[in-house]
Amino acid sequence: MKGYIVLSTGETFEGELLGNVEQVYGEVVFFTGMTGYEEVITDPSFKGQMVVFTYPLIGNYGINGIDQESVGPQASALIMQGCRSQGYHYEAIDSLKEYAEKHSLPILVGVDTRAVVKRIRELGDMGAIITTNLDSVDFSSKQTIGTRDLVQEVSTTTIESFGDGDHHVVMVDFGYKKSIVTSLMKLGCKVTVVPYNTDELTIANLGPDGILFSNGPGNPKKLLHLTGQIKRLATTYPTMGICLGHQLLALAFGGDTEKLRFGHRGANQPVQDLLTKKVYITSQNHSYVVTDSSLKETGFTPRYVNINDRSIEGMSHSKYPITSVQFHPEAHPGPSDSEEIFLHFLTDMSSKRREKVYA
Ligand SMILES: NC(=O)CC[C@H](N)C(=O)O
Repeated sequence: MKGYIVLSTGETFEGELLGNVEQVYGEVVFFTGMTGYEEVITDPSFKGQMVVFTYPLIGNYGINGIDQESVGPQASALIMQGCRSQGYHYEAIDSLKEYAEKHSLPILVGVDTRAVVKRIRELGDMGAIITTNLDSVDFSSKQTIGTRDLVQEVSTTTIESFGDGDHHVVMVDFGYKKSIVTSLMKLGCKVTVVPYNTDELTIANLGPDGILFSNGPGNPKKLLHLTGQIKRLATTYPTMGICLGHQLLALAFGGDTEKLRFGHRGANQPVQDLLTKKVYITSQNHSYVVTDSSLKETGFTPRYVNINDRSIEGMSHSKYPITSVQFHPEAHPGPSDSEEIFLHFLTDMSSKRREKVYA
């Protein structure tokens, strides 16, 4: 069926709509990786977002079920140039089209994605509506992404443990990716995932060796009510923050965050470790960044920086053993060369430094 994406500026782009959905609202963002659509669709950080793929050929290796980052689709819709009808891979269990139909995931195909992305780059990530009926488009009556409690929509409601390694990590779940658990288990950790609003006493009673604040969707400032507890936990246990978790750590210590005009979403964002000068090619998915000048009184200093736009990609703390990264060391999708950053957290969980700080 013919479908359209209407940007909040009123500009309209045409395509064919798959997924048995007539209309959907979301924030339109773009992803620059050539592969990794299965991980993108199922990454809870994309909740409420409509993802434009800049690579023109999507779906060519199908859906295998193994690369899902959560239980099912999280993105509101996908926009692409070409979508293959069949998945040409021995592990494929569905084509992307079949998957979209099964899960009522709207995919707008045949779109001039280059034109859409150029508009996003000029004007920024913005609200948009995908529809089969242009007469029904009404931005005023839509529930905007800003009013939704996206973290509550994706966070677990139960406490669950994975693995039985020596280091016990309690991961506060703002919308975690499965690959974070996999990376930590590979390094010998037991991971207990807890709902994002779990109180600190419950967390303490789990006996953590370290706390991980996970990635997740939306504006970090929607969670300001949790920053007191986040700071207490981060000054009590060795801590790691990934993406939203990193932004929340900055806010908890008195720093600030701001929205980029258009986010970093892709698998080839170059990041430099300012300490070792090493450059990692990283996997990213975020709209917000920590504001450099806001860190002065926080005890944090930038440790990693984005080579393209010099934005902060990670911090270290002068007193507390905190590993905080804006990018995704667990990768999926994308290169895993920065996976070694989990080792900083592991070292903190077992090191003398920890004993000195908390003595
Ligand atoms: N992947 C993430 O955790 C994203 C963090 C936050 N929602 C942002 O867009 O900046």
